[in-house]
Parts: sequence; structure tokens; C-alpha cells
Amino acid sequence: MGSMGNAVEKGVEQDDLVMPLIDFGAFLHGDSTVKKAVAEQIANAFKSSGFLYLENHDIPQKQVSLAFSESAQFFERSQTQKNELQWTTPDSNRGYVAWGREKVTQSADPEEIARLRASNPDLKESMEIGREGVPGLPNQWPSRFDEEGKTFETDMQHFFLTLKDLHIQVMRAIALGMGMDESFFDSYTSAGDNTLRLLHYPSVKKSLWRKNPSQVRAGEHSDYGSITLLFQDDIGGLEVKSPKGTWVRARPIPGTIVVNAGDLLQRWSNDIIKSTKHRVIQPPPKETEQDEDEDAMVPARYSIAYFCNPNFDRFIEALPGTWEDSGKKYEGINSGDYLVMRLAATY
Ligand SMILES: O=C(O)CCC(=O)C(=O)O
Ligand SMILES: [Fe+2]
Repeated sequence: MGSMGNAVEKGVEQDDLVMPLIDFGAFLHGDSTVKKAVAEQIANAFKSSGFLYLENHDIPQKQVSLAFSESAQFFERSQTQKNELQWTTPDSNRGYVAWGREKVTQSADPEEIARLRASNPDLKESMEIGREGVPGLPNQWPSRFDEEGKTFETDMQHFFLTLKDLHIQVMRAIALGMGMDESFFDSYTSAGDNTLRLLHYPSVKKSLWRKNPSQVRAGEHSDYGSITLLFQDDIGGLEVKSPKGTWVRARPIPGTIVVNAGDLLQRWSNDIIKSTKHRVIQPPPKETEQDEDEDAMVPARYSIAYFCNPNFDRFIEALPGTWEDSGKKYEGINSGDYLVMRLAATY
């Protein structure tokens, strides 16, 4: 398809990994023919690389910039304050996560995870925000400290709901693109059992990587849920694993959102959709860079990930059209149980 070739050209293509740049405006506002064509582009990207870039997604740049600046302000708070807001349990999955606490990994072996955590902690801190109003699982808002914290709470709640809507729309596109009824996922996306994660990768010495070449900002992993909506700043460092086993840079493209499939969507689709491994390393070197300087620093990087999940009370079984010929590869599983199981193995 002509427009698909164009999408690939403007996205990223390397080592058999294709992350197309897709004009989501054409899905949101186009007529039914255009809509269907875009939905198919999206479904195809999910089936091949599991990664794509969305442009014209209707989220105002102002709102995104505000979220980034308030995120940066949040991480500037004292460690004491941040620790008061700390993440407690997988069931809650809300609050502040300090450096080295989480080691995202595919391993489910607690001893191995403990070893990894001790040797190569991720160089990052994060703030996890869940759905508001869940009894017994309050978000950890800095509104308890000051006015700035109150503004943070209001704006992040708003951003959460904006992204909840985009999740609904992207799932509609996937449904349509896979030949299902466009509204198929609506009863799975209505609750918004999602997590908004603000990420800060602090500025660190470049020499860290000379001393330990396997140091990472975020270790190799796949995401757990249905899809992830990821905003990155202009620093770079996100990499996606190609079918050849090489790492391909998912360079920042201004104004776009990186969208990728998670493990539960792969399972739900009987492995037709791909949940692809990715990681964050140091940004690409600038041409003018002097590498010899012992004190040279890698700049801080900020990103915002919105992890989407099917409503936690829904049962997830192979999607229609994905198993009739080959059989079901997986048992059905409750969405909320699946996520808590994965989080419990990680923290
Ligand atoms: O910071 C990024 O660009 C990616 C973060 C990520 O993959 C994650 O938190 O799951
Ligand atoms: Fe991720």
C-alpha cells in the first residue's frame, strides 16, 4: 500500500524492524475507507514489530509539555518528600520508585532478580499514578506538601484521563484492523485500569559506561499490559530489539507518541501481535563530543509512559480470529491477576 511505504519512510526501519509513523488523525477524523486503511496499518505494525509512532493523535502539545515540566519539578523535590510518597505493593502499584528499586526483567526467579538489582541497577527514578477512586488504593500525591503539589495532582489526573481516551481509540483501531468489530475492546478499556509513569533518568557521568559497558538506564524488558503510550523528550536512548537480535534506536520524533504492544496483548492475540523487547541506554554521542573528559556528563532524560491494561475484572482469552486454525496457545487469565503477578516478580 502506497501510504504504508510512506509511513515506513518517515518512521524507523533497520535490521528487519519496522516502526512506521502513522497519521492517527486519519483514523480519528477520516471517512470509513480511510479509517479502515489506517487501522490496518496499525494492526500490521503490531503484528510485525509491535512498535509504531503515532502523529496527529489530538493530544495538545501544550498538555504534553506541561506534563513534562511538572514531572521535572516533581523529581526536583527532596528525597525525603519523594520517599514519603513511595511505592508500596504490586496491588497498589502507585507512588514513587527510587533508583535501583525496580529491575524490569523477564526473569520470574526472585534470587536472580535480586542479583541483577544489586549488580546493575537501572539509572532511573519514577512516579507511578493509577486510576483515581479505587477503594484502598490511593495515589500518592504531593498535594499534601504544597500548592505546586496540588497543581501537579490536578494536571496529572487530567493527563491520565486524556490518555485513557487515546487508549480506547488505539484499541478501536486494532480491533478494526484485525477484522473485528470496532467496538470489540470497548468493554475492556472502559475502566481505565492503567498506570501513568513519569520517568527521570538523571544526568550521570559518561565514564560510568567506560567502566561498565553493560550499564543501562532501563534494562531489557517487554511491557506487561495491552499497549503502552510513550512520550520521550529529545535526548534519545530508547532501543528496540530487531528480529535479527540487534538493537535499533527508536529516535525521538517530535510531536509523536511511541505505541507498543505488551505481553498481555500478545497472549490475548495468541501470539499474533508482538510484545517486543526494548531498553534505554545512554543517548547517541554528539558529533562534537570530547570523550576523554573524565567528568563529562550524559544529560538527564525524561519520558512519560502510559501503561494500558484491560479492565482488571475482565477475563482474557484468545481473540476471535486468532486461534480457530491453530488452537489456543494459552489458558484464559484474569487481567488484574496477570498484572499483579508480573509486578510481584519485578519489585
Ligand atoms: O523511557 C523510555 O523511553 C522507555 C521506558 C520503558 O520502556 C518502560 O518504563 O517500560
Ligand atoms: Fe517499557
